[in-house]
Amino acid sequence: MSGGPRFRGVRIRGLRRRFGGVTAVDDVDLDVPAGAVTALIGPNGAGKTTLFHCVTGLDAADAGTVTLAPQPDRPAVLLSGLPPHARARAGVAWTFQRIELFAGLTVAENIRVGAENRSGRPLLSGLLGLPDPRRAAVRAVTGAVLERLGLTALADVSAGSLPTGTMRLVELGRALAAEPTALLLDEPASGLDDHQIVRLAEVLRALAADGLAILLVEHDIRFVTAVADRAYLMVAGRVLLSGTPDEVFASDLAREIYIGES
Ligand SMILES: Nc1ncnc2c1ncn2[C@@H]1O[C@H](COP(=O)(O)OP(=O)(O)OP(=O)(O)O)[C@@H](O)[C@H]1O
Repeated sequence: MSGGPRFRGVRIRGLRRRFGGVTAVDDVDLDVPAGAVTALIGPNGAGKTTLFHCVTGLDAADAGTVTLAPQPDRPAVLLSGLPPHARARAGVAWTFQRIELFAGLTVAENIRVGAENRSGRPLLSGLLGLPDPRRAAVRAVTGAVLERLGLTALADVSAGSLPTGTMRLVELGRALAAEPTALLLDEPASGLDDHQIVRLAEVLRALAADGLAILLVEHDIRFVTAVADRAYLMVAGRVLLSGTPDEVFASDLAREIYIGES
């Protein structure tokens, strides 16, 4: 039996989440493969953020499964039922719509927090610079992430003093420093100018090319078209269409939803 290459990435099956009478996520199947950027699009209230939170563990699904599987050297992990920190440990990293940086720390220190979280090293001892065998590894990862995102020159700048677009990059850096298998981004292009959007798209394309599984929830049509390999259109809790961004945005349904927005 050949069966082809095994799926790697996040696999969502039969996901459902109800809030009282509202079914925010209604029996959704969705694959977020390694090596690609997957976009989840749809109108306000479609259920995108709820789905996102059911993958991170910040919300609990009523039914269905979320699996992270399989890295060559690691067995598949059933994420459903695990708390967020355990999902992070398993290899999922995410950023939120609202920027949540440590404003009083420098860019490098913020990114280091991500690396410390992953290595399991106590945060405080890390920030105080106490001896730790994992310290060199944390420093190396921090340096590599700064470099990758073009933030090296800003390493010692206070994060709170940065413009929004740069803060979003630092947040991305903090997520990447955990060396995730899957990266989930909730509206990463919001608040960015055109130049920053192009740059972010380039960075995400490069990360996907390196094998990361990327899922983004996004409203910006140009950004989705530039960055995503596949788009899923969600309406009223259900995925109604999927395909390349061009295919999905060209559909009658998407044109109806996004009319006047492009
Ligand atoms: N904690 C909650 N309690 C009750 N209803 C909720 C809760 N969270 C979301 N909902 C409802 O679930 C539905 C989906 O909301 P959700 O925020 O997931 O949509 P969305 O696609 O992310 O929208 P947006 O693009 O505006 O962020 C909406 O009807 C919303 O009112």
